Amino acid sequence: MIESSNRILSGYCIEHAPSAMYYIPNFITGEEEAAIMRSIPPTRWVSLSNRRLQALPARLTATNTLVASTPLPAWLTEPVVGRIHDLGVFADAPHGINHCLINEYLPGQGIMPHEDGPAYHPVTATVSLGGTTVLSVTDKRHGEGAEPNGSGEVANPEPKTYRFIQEPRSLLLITGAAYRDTLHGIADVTEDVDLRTETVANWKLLGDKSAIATGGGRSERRTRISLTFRDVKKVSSIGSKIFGKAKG
Ligand SMILES: O=C(O)CCC(=O)C(=O)O
Ligand SMILES: [Fe+2]
Repeated sequence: MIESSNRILSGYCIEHAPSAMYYIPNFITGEEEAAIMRSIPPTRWVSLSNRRLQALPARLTATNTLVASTPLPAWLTEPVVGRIHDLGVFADAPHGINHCLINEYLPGQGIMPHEDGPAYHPVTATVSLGGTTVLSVTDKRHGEGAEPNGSGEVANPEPKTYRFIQEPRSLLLITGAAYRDTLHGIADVTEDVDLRTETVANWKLLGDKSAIATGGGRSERRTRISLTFRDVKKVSSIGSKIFGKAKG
């Protein structure tokens, strides 16, 4: 990460969260949000039981390889991917952002706790569109070596779960140890409750906490689309050769 970018990013570092996570509210404008939502191909969705998703430019193969005949589409690269690269978080990544998973959640839908895993360089950049949600992050190493320490206390007690509000148009970055050592998920509820400075890790960084605060710490779920940008480590150019567009 180059130093000037580091300085920009440090203002958005989420304190009291696994190291290192960043939250930037209003990372894109309302017009940019609307343009992206209009550009998402309506025919590429794959429906799962609790959400629908699509992968661009392609789904990974069984060996976690990206085989694609085209790069990410222009409506994602301009302005979003370029703006994320400008932050410097992908400076150490082998290719830079080459993949985007698009998830759509209706009110009451979520995603089970999981890790994004070793197929990707350990940085996930999530841009949220439409509705507000709450991401839960838990240290997955909990329980390892959880033995009484002699005084009857458990050395590695109950894992702490951190909650992060993701507002529409925001960017959330999960990097380093936070990427490798935690599980993240979204509860399948129609409303998030008890949202306040003590229970939300990124409360101070929110763009608009007034609506939640005046609403008694509640946030109703609306349809939300997330764009998760990553660098897939294994890339094959076979796709471009098959389609006759080999560029090496
Ligand atoms: O929708 C989100 O913010 C999280 C999505 C996610 O965890 C994933 O795509 O791996
Ligand atoms: Fe994930």
